[in-house]
Amino acid sequence: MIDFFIKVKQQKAQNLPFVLYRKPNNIKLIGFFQNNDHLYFAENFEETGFVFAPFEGSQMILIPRNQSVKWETLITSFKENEDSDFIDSEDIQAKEHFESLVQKGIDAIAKGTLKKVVLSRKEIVGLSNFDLVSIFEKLIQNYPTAFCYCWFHPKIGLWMGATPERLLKANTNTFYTMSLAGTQKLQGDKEVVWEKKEMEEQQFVTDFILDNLKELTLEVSVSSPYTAQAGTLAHIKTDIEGVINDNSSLKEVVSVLHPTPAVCGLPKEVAKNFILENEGYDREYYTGFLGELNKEGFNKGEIKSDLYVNLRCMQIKDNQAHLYMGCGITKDSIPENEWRESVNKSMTMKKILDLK
Ligand SMILES: C=C(O[C@H]1C=CC=C(C(=O)O)[C@@H]1O)C(=O)O
Repeated sequence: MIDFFIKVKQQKAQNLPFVLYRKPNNIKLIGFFQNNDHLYFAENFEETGFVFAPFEGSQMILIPRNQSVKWETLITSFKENEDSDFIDSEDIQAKEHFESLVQKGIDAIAKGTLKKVVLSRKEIVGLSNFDLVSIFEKLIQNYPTAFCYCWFHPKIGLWMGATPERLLKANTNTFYTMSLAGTQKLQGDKEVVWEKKEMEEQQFVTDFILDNLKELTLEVSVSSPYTAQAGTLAHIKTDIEGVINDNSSLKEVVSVLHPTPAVCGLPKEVAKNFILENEGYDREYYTGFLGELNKEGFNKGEIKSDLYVNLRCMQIKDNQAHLYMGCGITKDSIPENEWRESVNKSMTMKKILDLK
């Protein structure tokens, strides 16, 4: 692990692109270190490497497998989780601004143009010092069930996150995806009970995925919704798996799924336009997706992709962290509760940072 992090520090000092990641419930830490600073793009989903795609637009950045070296190490040191219950001072202006955005969303839903829209905000916090390696170590220690990553490109910037949402796992022609929505803060051992609003919001996501994958897939099986833990939060989750038709491509499946109603809304295009017109900031790579593209499996001829939605993430810029968080809005949303939910989501990153 020490050598691995020395390699990370050298790569960063040389200003060369890299990605470090650890999959959910896994002790393997993987790094792709690009050997030049070129900005490569994945164009047709037939490339091999690590992809990093924005919420909007089609420019998916690729760290190509054949232009990088891959390192792997096992996470051997497990520190005790420092469960610092971070208390934040409330930014009244940001609260009012977000609540009025949520109200706009509720009004649009009441008019019938939308069924669900995911509205988000960005918060900038000052860092007292930022040591990439120690923050990333804290990230992987604190969120063992998340996909944890640190991605850097000198022409784009530095992003980190611990996401609970898988977009798609594909092994040659089989696929797995999930429907994730509804959020509440875990309170010790207290049983998690879901309200109708959250159950309905999550069902929208499941229905959307099933309806839209129908043409491209077969033998689809669906689990019952269940409670899944993500750090100190709980969500409702449904597992969906099946087979991709012989005449359908990975590109088609991803373009149906992204952006899911867990990060965009329904109907997809109306919700996306509402977000672009009303959120008032650029999401960039937040709610985009990232992960392994067309990796060769152990068995001959096996090709695997494993993509995640970029949630509970931040961008580090000039000694500041830009944190991103959003909430699914439906007709029953209450603006103040959505604000509180966004504050809870911001804690995922705040807990691991040394804040000013
Ligand atoms: C958009 C986010 O979360 C999504 C995923 C799970 C639960 C969500 C919710 O309860 O609103 C969101 O749809 C975010 O964390 O920024």
